[in-house]
Amino acid sequence: MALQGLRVLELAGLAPAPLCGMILADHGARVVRVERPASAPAVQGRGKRSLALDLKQPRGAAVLRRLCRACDVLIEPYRHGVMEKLGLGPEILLHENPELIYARLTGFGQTGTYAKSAGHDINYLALSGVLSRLGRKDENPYAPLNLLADFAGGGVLCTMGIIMALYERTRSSKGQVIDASMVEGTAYLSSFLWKSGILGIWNRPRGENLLDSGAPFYETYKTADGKFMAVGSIEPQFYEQLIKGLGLDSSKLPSQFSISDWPEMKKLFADVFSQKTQAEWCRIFDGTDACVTPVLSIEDAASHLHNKERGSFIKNDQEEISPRPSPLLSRTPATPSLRRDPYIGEHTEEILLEYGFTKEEIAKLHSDKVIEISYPKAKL
Ligand SMILES: C[C@H](CCC[C@H](C)C(=O)SCCNC(=O)CCNC(=O)[C@H](O)C(C)(C)COP(=O)(O)OP(=O)(O)OC[C@H]1O[C@@H](n2cnc3c(N)ncnc32)[C@H](O)[C@@H]1OP(=O)(O)O)[C@H]1CC[C@H]2[C@@H]3[C@H](O)C[C@@H]4C[C@H](O)CC[C@]4(C)[C@H]3C[C@H](O)[C@]12C
Repeated sequence: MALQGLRVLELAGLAPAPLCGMILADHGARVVRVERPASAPAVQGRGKRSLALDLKQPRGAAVLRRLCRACDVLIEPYRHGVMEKLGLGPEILLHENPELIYARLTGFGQTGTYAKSAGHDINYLALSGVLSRLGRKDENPYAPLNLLADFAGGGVLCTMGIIMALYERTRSSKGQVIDASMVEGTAYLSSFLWKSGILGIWNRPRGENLLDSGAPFYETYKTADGKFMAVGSIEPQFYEQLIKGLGLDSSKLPSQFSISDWPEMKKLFADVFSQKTQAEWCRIFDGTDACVTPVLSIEDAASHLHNKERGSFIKNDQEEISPRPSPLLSRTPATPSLRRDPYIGEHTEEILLEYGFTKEEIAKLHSDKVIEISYPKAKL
């Protein structure tokens, strides 16, 4: 795999950092998740090993420093200043390992008025300006779960920063600090909002534009069985196929881009879609260029024919279904672990031995509660 053997330490965070670590693990990196002893079980732990280490104890911080001297990437998900307080700031760790990629994944970044403030996805999305464009006409802006800031602008862009720094290191043999701010990451991936002004597709109030639920041909519609169809027939040649599939006569309808007629067109489309089940609409639109697809539930997506044909979802040894890594690399594809996520501290001993700690050192750290060792529950 592309990242085979890369050594990564992921300090336990809430959502963005675990995704970053999982992407690296899926592509072959040896990711160690450093957890607070007796903390809540993590999610997105696929392919990782768990080390339970109390960083608040000086000897715990010393253990992490020693691990960082022998690893390629450190991912830290805490607000600005926490690592410095622990004596684990970039100056120290990069001095001891000049090749270290020190990724700092935060909401507001390492500087600025909010740098030390708590926050969550919705706060970062709001500060980026993007949240102001999300939501239907006459409704409050709404955050699409915690996908845009936490994961897209946070976990994914931080991963991209790590890969770029690793690539640069092949030339310079030097590491560096990555300041991954979710506010900036969200804005950056949404550059289209800023750079598409000349297209005139955002110049109306929220919820009245082409792509923000204003247009009848870029919308979801309820079907007779209470499910939904997604319509994205933007181009005239695709729109014509939508009209045909709906059994309407375009010569008797307003022009597609007659914005003042969009509300009425929406009502007409909603009425037509409500007359058939989702399966019936799929039989009409599947295989056409009408850009009409079923809105699949999280549970149903894995079993949809197209997704099954591509193996887009995988099942682990606990029968848990989750998305397969993407994108697919032709020669060195990711082969994600199908084992369950690790228990907290499940691999503490194994990891410390691997990084050169002696059994006596480990026993002392354990008896002094600097580390926690937990063994998988035996299967009865
Ligand atoms: C599933 C829910 C989360 C959904 C995603 C959510 C929508 C997000 O947006 S996540 C993104 C959050 N933001 C960031 O990641 C940006 C950067 N990080 C931060 O800004 C902050 O970390 C923070 C604001 C997220 C949290 O601030 P906090 O003060 O808690 O922490 P920090 O200031 O960063 O300092 C860390 C301190 O921890 C010490 N530390 C770290 N590692 C160790 C270690 N190994 N050993 C010892 N000590 C360690 C470090 O020294 C710092 O100490 P100091 O503060 O003294 O300096 C989930 C959201 C909420 C969850 C629920 C909640 O937590 C309550 C329950 C808890 C229970 O345990 C489990 C069930 C919960 C219901 C829990 C369930 C889910 O996880 C949540 C709902």
